[in-house]
Amino acid sequence: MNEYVIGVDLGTSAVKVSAMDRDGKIVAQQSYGYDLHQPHPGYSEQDPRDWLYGTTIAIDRLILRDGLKAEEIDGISFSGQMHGLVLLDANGQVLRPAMLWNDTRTTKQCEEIKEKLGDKFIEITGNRALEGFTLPKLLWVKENEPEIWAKAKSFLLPKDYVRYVMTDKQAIDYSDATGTVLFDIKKNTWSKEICDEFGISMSMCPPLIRSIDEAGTVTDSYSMFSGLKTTTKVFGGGGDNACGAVGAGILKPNMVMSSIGTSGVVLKYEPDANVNYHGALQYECHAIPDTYYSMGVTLAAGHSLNWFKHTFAKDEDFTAMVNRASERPLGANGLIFTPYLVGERTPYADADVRGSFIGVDSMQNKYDFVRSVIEGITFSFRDILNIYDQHGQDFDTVVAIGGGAKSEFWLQLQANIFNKKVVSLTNEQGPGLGAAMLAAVGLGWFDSLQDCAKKFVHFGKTYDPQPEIVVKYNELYKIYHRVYDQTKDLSHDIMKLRNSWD
Ligand SMILES: Nc1ncnc2c1ncn2[C@@H]1O[C@H](COP(=O)(O)OP(=O)(O)O)[C@@H](O)[C@H]1O
Ligand SMILES: O=C(CO)[C@@H](O)[C@H](O)COP(=O)(O)O
Repeated sequence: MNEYVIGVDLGTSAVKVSAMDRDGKIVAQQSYGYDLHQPHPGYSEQDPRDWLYGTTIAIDRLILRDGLKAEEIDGISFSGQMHGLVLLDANGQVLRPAMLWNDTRTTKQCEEIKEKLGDKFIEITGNRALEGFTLPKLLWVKENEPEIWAKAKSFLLPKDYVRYVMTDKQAIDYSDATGTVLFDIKKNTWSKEICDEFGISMSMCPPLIRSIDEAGTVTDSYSMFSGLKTTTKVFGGGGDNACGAVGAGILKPNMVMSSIGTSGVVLKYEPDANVNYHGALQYECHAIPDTYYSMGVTLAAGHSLNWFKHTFAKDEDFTAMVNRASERPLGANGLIFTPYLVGERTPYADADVRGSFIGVDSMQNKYDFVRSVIEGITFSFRDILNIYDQHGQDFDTVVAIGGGAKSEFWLQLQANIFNKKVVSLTNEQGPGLGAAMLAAVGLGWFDSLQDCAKKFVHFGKTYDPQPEIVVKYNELYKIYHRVYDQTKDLSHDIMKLRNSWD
């Protein structure tokens, strides 16, 4: 009999499920897309039931279309978009649409947190209070939707909600718990001090589990709904960046990961909780037990390209559009794009800044615009790499994952803009692969994630920086880097005006 694990990658644009065998071979993959709702500036929501249906349909297709036998699926685990607030009532029913990681309506609540706890907040949580995180979202609901707050009995993060429906057990894993900023990173538990300070009952915080821990088995009702067997074990899983790092083999400090998904991430493995970036970078528990990672986040990385395609090139596919952009000259005929479409997180924690195209010229065509979007996103990663430089952190290899890593042109561009060696995976599904690895280790197929990585993680092509192009991008980056300071006041004034018209 065959034995498989399934990694569920609950992304922002779609859920992707990958079935893997004991040799780390991907035997089948399916995905299912869902919508993002942005009813007002700064709002970003999804319906948790869309995640559930999407995941169930994708798993169903593994069984019905790809011929996977349900009894051969030994374990399932998850990688989930982080921070999103799923609020539940006493019966475990969803009370309102989930407020996502890129929802930035909570600036007021973040300011209150800073005023009340100042640097102590960073000491406890390892992070600044930023709009995308879960605690400010809880406070927003408490303040703005008191009738919903009165019914709220617990909260979960996106992948934990799907796991809860599968197993009927509520839990949050440590890697995602840090991203709530209700978690004490040194004591490794929910922070009573923060809960007390902000009037959040500790009973709202679900039990904590490790990413490789068994959270339960598939319930009878989910088995009927999905076609899975009740013998399939369900493991904790982790935040998508922790899982991406596991799937990308970022298991030691000399490597970093770059991820171009809806968001963009530069992530570094950290062996303990003591490195202090003073909140300039996020600090999170890893999915590898008792280790950590730091990261900087571009809120709209793939999202910027997706927005451009959706708005101006709807009928083209990504590959064709990006290939045509690669034929345009370096620097897109003088066009520079900043990717602040939904505000920004790193290095500028600014919910109200918005993106710009600088240098629009009548000799540019649509593909210059696509090229400048791709270059601008990659420059924003360089802004994050600068923070690591400033803290004396050195590394030689960047492992690239996410939808953006499907493009060879973009991989080479990353090497040239970062001036580092960039390595791809043979399959760009880093987070899904990481999730499957958590199930494989949870089942006892391997003693550790490091052992599992030897079988499951396969590096692909290496892209070396090209010195003459590096020099040109260095010059262009210097101009890119000035755009934020020179446009932020304009952005803020426009935002004020929009809000006054709303
Ligand atoms: N062929 C491609 N070439 C370059 N970029 C791509 C390609 N396909 C998708 N992308 C980018 O990847 C993004 C989706 O990445 P993904 O990792 O699947 O996101 P998420 O996990 O947030 O759902 C798209 O929004 C798009 O910007
Ligand atoms: O907010 C963060 C990390 O802090 C994001 O990275 C989300 O976790 C979304 O991930 P993708 O859907 O882009 O993979």
